[in-house]
Amino acid sequence: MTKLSVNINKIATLRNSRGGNNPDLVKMAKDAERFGADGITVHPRPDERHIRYADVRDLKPLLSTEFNIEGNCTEQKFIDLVLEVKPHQVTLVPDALGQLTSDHGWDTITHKNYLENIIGIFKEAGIRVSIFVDPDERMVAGAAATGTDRIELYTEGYARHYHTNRNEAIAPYVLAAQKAKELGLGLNAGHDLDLDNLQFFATHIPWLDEVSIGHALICDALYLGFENTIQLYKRQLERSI
Ligand SMILES: CC(=O)[C@@H](O)[C@H](O)COP(=O)(O)O
Ligand SMILES: NCC(=O)COP(=O)(O)O
Repeated sequence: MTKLSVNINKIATLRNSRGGNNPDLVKMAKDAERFGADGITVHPRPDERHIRYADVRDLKPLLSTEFNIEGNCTEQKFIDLVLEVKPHQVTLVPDALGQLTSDHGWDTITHKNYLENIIGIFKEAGIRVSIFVDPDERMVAGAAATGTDRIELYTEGYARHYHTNRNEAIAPYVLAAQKAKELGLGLNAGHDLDLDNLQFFATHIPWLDEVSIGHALICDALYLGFENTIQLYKRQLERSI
């Protein structure tokens, strides 16, 4: 079954808004695991506006599920952090400095040499590597040539068009996912997945290894409670089998 990795960036954003330690990020990460999350995702950014580098160090020894660190590997600070913490997975995202949130995948053809080199460094350290890509078969083929273990399909486009025409919205993702499967790449997906659009996505791509979900899940938890929300997301993935 597709694994659910809960992205806890937004919990850190809330904590940082007042200083102090409320909500307690580490406790909430451990509670997320207790409530059924299969993994925890963090996406530290250079300005540390949500997850701080220190949070990443604090979390690693306390987590019992898969730890996924996402971020911009052109920052040496990010590379050093990942190599020090050694998560189960690193997801390389081509963010620009100061970007509000991730908004595009890698051009895996233009940046092939760079990616090949950096992926080799993380793999040498025993860390599984995933790279963030748009649903474009050419970019998936380019990703396979870099030596990455997995790709993460950037799902904002799917989420945006889901309510207009969900069959059209998912079509490029199915093609990209089929290409990934054909080339032996593991497959993750994320960005703006939610309780409405998740099941349809996972049903159409049943070989999906993992989804990472943060913004919508934390918003839902305000109404539905954290434990209940995680269970509801898990149920969407179970129903898609
Ligand atoms: C790669 C990706 O889509 C997510 O990691 C997203 O960037 C989450 O970051 P924010 O919580 O800062 O939007
Ligand atoms: N990799 C995507 C992620 O971690 C969460 O994205 P979002 O659900 O906050 O849009």
